[in-house]
Amino acid sequence: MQTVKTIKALRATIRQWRQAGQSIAFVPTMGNLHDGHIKLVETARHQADKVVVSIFVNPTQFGPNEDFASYPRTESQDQDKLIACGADLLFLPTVEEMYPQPLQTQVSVKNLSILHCGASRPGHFDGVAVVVCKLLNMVQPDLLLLGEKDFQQLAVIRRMVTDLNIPVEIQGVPTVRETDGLAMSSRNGYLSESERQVAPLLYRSLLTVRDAILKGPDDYRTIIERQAEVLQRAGFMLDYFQVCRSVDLLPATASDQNLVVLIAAKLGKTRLIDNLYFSRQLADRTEF
Ligand SMILES: Nc1ncnc2c1ncn2[C@@H]1O[C@H](COP(=O)(O)OP(=O)(O)OP(=O)(O)O)[C@@H](O)[C@H]1O
Ligand SMILES: CC(C)(CO)[C@@H](O)C(=O)[O-]
Ligand code: BAL
Repeated sequence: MQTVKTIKALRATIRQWRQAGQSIAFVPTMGNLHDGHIKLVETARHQADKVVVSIFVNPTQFGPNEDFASYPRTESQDQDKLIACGADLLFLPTVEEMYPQPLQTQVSVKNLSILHCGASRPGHFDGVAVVVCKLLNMVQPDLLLLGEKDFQQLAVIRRMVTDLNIPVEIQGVPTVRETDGLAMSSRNGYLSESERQVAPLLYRSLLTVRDAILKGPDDYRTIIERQAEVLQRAGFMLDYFQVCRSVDLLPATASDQNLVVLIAAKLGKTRLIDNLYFSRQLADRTEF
């Protein structure tokens, strides 16, 4: 695997591959790689001749009181993992390389970006959109792979790509979980031992909500309130917990069929997110 730090070197390698007629898949990350990221790379390898991975802790998506400075940076271990899973090129730019001057340009997917995580992290999705837009312009991949763990991020980027006619296909990759159900995340490393024991309750609550919706007859609000209480008693500080329509992430009504339960909660100082999507239409025929 080749590692490059400049846009010029990245483009030079990609140009050679393109001249040889090779297809390219791209996996953007913030590093501190775990099996969720590796699953994205492995999925990418099956779909394209070459796999490009970026590691960039993007300052524009962090709020002033968030963990930009302390976000785990583990480049050398990350490089080993990427070599082992067969990535072809690692793009590892500095902040100066990505943002040589203050941006005058905004990329903002309006409605989606102010909901849920966007409400508690103002400006977060504008930062995500602009950096992903820049990375797509640099790599110009055929395929972009993103994790479904960040369900709202996936929706925001899908919409940006559609609205701006960016010529890339997007593939969402199902969330990789620890054996106890906790969604893998770099921020899990912030959890104390006792918080780590409690953390899987987040996913169990999503499953309980889904099962209760499918079973009926309680309304969404009653179901969510019941589970919210369970989580609060276990020590979670809920940020949002809502049954939404998977199409636009707005609150679901009783007639909506394709649903996603979205949750974000703090456990101590660690903010965790998770989600579960399902179809009420398929419920009669599908074993969950
Ligand atoms: N458990 C997971 N399963 C599948 N994809 C994942 C998982 N965790 C992260 N990803 C995906 O990996 C890509 C890079 O994510 P990122 O580097 O932010 O990792 P992260 O573990 O989600 O970190 P954070 O704790 O900051 O949310 C994103 O597309 C994200 O959705
Ligand atoms: C997509 C992304 C790499 C943009 O910085 C980041 O938000 C992430 O890791 O999910
Ligand atoms: N995986 C989302 C990146 C962030 O929380 O900033």
